[in-house]
Amino acid sequence: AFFYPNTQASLLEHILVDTHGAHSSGFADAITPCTNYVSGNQSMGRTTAAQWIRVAFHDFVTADVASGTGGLDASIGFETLREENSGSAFNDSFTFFRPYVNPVISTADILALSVVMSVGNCGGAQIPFRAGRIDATGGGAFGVPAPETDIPTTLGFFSGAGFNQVDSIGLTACGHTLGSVHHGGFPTVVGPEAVSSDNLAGGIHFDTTVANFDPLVVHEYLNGTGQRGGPLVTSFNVSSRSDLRLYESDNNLTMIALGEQGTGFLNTCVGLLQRMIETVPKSIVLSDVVTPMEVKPINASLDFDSKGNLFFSGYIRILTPTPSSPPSAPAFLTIASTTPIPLTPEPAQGQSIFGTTAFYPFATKVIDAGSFAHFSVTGHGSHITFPVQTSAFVVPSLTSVSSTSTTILNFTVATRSRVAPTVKVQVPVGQQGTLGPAIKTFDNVAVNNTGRKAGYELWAGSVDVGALATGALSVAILDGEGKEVDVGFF
Ligand code: HEM
Repeated sequence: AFFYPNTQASLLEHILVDTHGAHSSGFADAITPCTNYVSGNQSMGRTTAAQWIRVAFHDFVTADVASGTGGLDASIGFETLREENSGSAFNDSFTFFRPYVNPVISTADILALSVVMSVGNCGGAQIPFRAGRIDATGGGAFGVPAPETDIPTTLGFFSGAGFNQVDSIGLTACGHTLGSVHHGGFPTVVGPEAVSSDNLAGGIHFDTTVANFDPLVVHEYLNGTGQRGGPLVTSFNVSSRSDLRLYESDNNLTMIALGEQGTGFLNTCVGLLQRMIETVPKSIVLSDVVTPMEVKPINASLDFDSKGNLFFSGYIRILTPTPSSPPSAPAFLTIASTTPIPLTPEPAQGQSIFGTTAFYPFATKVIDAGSFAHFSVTGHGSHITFPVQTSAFVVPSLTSVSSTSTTILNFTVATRSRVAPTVKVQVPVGQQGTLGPAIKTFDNVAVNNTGRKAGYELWAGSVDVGALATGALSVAILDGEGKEVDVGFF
């Protein structure tokens, strides 16, 4: 299949942009509405959007930027039994993230993306998202501040992760605009009186708008109104007032400055939270920013029909930035230099904070694979050309996955060359100690020639994973240098 601009960016862009309606990835359902709690009863008093941000904070803050270790690496998944990681947020989040993790999307990337989406979909500004984080294979350092941690220790933890005092106060205020402190998990901060039939975990909000990423927490703290900064300011237990101690550690100068920013606070949070999610081990090079694509080919793949003809099919997604004006003009698909094919959108559209998406299905016979090196989409004021390669491809209709006691993959790849291809299969599977999957790799999978179709040799193979796949697996055809020629996700 063909992915634009590349496999990883294409799959992550799908989660970021296809949030509601047609072809949604389902990821944003967890935080829709932003008061939602996806991991249990709505009367728990918990909110998923807030949990995701807290999980990322706990993963990040134990980074040691001087030595280039830790940060956003999903090591938090191995650290859930530590006292400093009290609460259900960590396992709740990783359980929800699990099916989205695959050979090109790490748990750490999903965790970073979850912050971007909680903030961006719940009233905050858009945090630029880069991909490429690699998951840790075990727990990392200790060092998450707790409600009773003293100021030098707290600032020491933040400073190890590269955040000075002003940054730390800002980042904490940004984080504490969403969510609550719960009696269940933090009884020394919030007393049992917070528990009620519609607030079973006994959550007390940080500000009056628990599910809005807004500057209110700063103003309520400064003005002594509403939640007055929340339980970590007002706790009955003086030693649990960590936010009060932190905010007062520079005589409230930073909080006053944040208050004076008005809605500019949201941009301050973008800067701080982007730095937080981009704190990664030094060996990692993050990708370019994953941006919403206005014209995006989706599931664009070569395949054979029942008569053995070569077909090219998929969808063109057109994103119109203004949610109120869905695309109406016609669009055309041109393959190589043949006649343009008119495209008709499906009736169902998608909606997101980036605009409205319309999906134009296509399926067209490829007469001469040898001259098919690109296709183009014309319409909506643009003409965009996308490259393709046809030397080899994973055949979707001849590939299947079954999961009973173990996951079994049966695949077919097609090559124009008569030489048996090199095939690599990667599968996300469960691992000990964390709910974040590990990736199991099968190199050089044996293939057998099963005949010819439309000028291609067919090669079949199979893999018994020996475990259950937790998400999509990948089948890749590699060239002589080990470079990926084509990949399919199943
Ligand atoms: C001195 C620093 C900090 C301390 C001591 C602290 C402590 C806490 C505690 C005790 C809770 C309650 C958790 C629960 O009951 O489920 C909490 C919630 C939360 N924290 Fe912090 N925090 C700090 C900084 C931060 C930072 C920097 C962020 C993010 C940038 C953050 C994000 C959150 C969020 C979003 C929640 C709400 C979670 C929910 O509603 O489930 N915190 N924090």
